[in-house]
Amino acid sequence: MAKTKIKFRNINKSFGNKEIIKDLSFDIEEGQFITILGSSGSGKTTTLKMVNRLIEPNSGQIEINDKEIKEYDLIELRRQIGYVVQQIGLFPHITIEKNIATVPELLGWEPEKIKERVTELMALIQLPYSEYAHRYPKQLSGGQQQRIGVARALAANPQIMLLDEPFGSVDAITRKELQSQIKAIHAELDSKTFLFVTHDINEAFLLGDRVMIMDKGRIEQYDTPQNIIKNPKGAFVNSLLDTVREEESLWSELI
Ligand SMILES: Nc1ncnc2c1ncn2[C@@H]1O[C@H](COP(=O)(O)OP(=O)(O)OP(=O)(O)O)[C@@H](O)[C@H]1O
Repeated sequence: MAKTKIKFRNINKSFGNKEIIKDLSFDIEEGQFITILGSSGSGKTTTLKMVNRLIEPNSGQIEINDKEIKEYDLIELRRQIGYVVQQIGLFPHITIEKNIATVPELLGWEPEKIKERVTELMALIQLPYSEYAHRYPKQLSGGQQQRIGVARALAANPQIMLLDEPFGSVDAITRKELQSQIKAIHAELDSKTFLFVTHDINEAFLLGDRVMIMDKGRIEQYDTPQNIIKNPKGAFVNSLLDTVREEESLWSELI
């Protein structure tokens, strides 16, 4: 039986007197690619940031590997978790190689081991070491920088990857390429659990083994893309699927 990697139990989170996350409970199995889909302000980022304790819930429990995250040393916890956001945040004054090597260097890895790891990751994201390692971030396109952000997050071999709208700021064609790459990267890596936030329904359904659809701080449906399409639950999920159907009919009208 698959192992539960991340468990949320009755999580509540308010900012001031505004309740943002309401009694949220779910399980994520090890090795799955989970997409979190929802409208703006539905609590997707807040949910993600509670996994690596950038945000603390007001009540409830979060477990990783059956242990409450509060019981881990914070540095030890974050070492197990890679984090990629839309504003990549590469360091502009150091090379791509150094950017990817940031965490391994902090961890005191041997230089040879670091170079080996950087080379391996650059091959994985299809930006070969020989061509790109010694460039600076501004010498790369936005999409390439985003891939470096993914490699940097993977550098210390985390078990969990949190990706918050990582492709939000790139053009549609690059976005498509990045989507197929991230799926391939996940498939190549053994049993890594990915949580990927997006408000793009096509992206969520294309990438997710399971899609978690959120509205107003609650889960509306959490299932495989196939099951959601076959059996959408509730008004919000139906209205999301309608937007795709409307786009399809617009296209067919135009042809
Ligand atoms: N630090 C904070 N202080 C106060 N309010 C916050 C804070 N962080 C988030 N919020 C509020 O919580 C709500 C949910 O925010 P969150 O970023 O989780 O939404 P989201 O679903 O990721 O939205 P988006 O797709 O727009 O990024 C929003 O109304 C936001 O304004």
